[in-house]
Amino acid sequence: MAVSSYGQGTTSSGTVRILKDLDRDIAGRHVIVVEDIVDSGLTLSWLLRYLASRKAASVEVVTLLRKPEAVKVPIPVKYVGFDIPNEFVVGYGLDFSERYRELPYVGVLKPEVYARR
Ligand SMILES: O=P(O)(O)OC[C@H]1O[C@H](OP(=O)(O)OP(=O)(O)O)[C@H](O)[C@@H]1O
Ligand SMILES: Nc1nc2[nH]cnc2c(=O)[nH]1
Repeated sequence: MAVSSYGQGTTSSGTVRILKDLDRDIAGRHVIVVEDIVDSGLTLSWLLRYLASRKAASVEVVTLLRKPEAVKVPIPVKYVGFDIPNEFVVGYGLDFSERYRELPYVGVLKPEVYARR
């Protein structure tokens, strides 16, 4: 699946949009969600409910990055690569308004960059 709630900003809109839905039936299947980052938890809280409504037998989450200080909805994450401070990060696939995804490292976006927008 592909979902989005950040769009062009650095805070979640709180509304999750499905950009690409599941293309197979997950009823009775064990599902692992592979995330790049868990921030507020709003995306995953929505997604876990969605996958449950599709009758997954079980759902586990693995994420590269997690921000413990940013959590609004606690999510059970089975595997975490790194817990990081509450700053907006880019690179290694993570974008800011479709920029910086290609950076070969994870970096902190300076507040003056998003203040300019
Ligand atoms: O825990 P949360 O606060 O919900 O944030 C985590 C979500 O944010 C990112 O997606 P994003 O909505 O940024 O996707 P996009 O860059 O395609 O808009 C990331 O891939 C997670 O799914
Ligand atoms: N690029 C990026 N996307 C996010 N989505 C939720 N948190 C973040 C973050 O820190 N950086």
